Amino acid sequence: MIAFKNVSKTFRLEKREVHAVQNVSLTIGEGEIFGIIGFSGAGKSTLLRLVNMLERPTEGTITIHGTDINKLSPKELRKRRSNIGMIFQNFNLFHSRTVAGNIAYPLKLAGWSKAKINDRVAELLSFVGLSDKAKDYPDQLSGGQKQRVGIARALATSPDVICDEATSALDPETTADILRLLKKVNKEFGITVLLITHEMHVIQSICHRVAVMENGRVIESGDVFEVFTNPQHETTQRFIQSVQQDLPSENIMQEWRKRGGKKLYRVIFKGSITNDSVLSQVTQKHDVHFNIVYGSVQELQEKLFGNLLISFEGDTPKIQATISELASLVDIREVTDLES
Ligand SMILES: Nc1ncnc2c1ncn2[C@@H]1O[C@H](COP(=O)(O)OP(=O)(O)OP(=O)(O)O)[C@@H](O)[C@H]1O
Repeated sequence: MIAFKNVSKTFRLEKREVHAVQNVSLTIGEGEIFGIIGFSGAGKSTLLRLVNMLERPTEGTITIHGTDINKLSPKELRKRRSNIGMIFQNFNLFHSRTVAGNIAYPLKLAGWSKAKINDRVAELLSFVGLSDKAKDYPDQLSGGQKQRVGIARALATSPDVICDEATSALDPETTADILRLLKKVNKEFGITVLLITHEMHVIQSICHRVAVMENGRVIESGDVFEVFTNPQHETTQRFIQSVQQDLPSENIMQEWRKRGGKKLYRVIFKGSITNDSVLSQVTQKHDVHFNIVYGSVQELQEKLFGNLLISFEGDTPKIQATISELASLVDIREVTDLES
């Protein structure tokens, strides 16, 4: 478990102070994939550097597996650091070492015997699907393969893994591939993964919990399903919109208005109710018709999440009765932000 309690990090420059991390309290549970998302400059990298002990907090405490890391001696700190596997955005491989040599490196530092190192490297190469590349050099590999080496190296001695924008240098298909591999790392070995990203789809595809950072602070955090389906903060909403496209384009809306478009309502279904025919049952009961204008149903953390824009046709009192009844079953609200 990794716990931050009221952690702040201030960089003191010649003429000013930078409050890179401000009063952050977070708990990352054993065996979970925890994502930290934020725009550039939000403080994500600094938070990561505090976990791998490359920076010391100005205030507050960070506990890893019950040990307050501020209280460690330099020697203990080095040992602890070797227990945290780091996966880098730009891979950070030794170009003069082979793939096997890169993976063996942390094991050598940890004093493992040659025989044990060979076995472990073979096991890790097989896990990341690169057994045939053991003798190749990093420059002979694709970006995705390099990141697989990075993941194998991070796993070599580590009970915890942290990732610094692990997929931001990769194309979408390779990104999906690496995210699947990280998920497998977490599932098969129960390894805790802490990752930072500025891409919401990374959070959406593999994280269990998420914290959103802005100006050094955590502005929102929680279970990914909850945060996605009920974002509280405007910045969180912006991140979610980047993967959800819950608003049609202005052209579509103009067309809709031109054709005498009615009032629009956003209806949000969460979990099992998504499978029920709630909309058709309630509208039929009140003798109202509905029209789905835009929307999607997605899977998030193995649960369904529907986000639809609909309009109603029928007598106004009947529409009101329909909306009232729907409001007791799902989230429904009139959409005003699209109206000209
Ligand atoms: N060593 C440092 N000295 C001074 N200021 C720093 C230092 N490291 C980071 N900062 C500042 O702290 C703030 C947070 O930076 P940080 O790199 O943690 O953000 P980030 O969310 O990781 O951004 P990015 O996504 O661009 O990497 C920024 O204003 C940055 O300029």
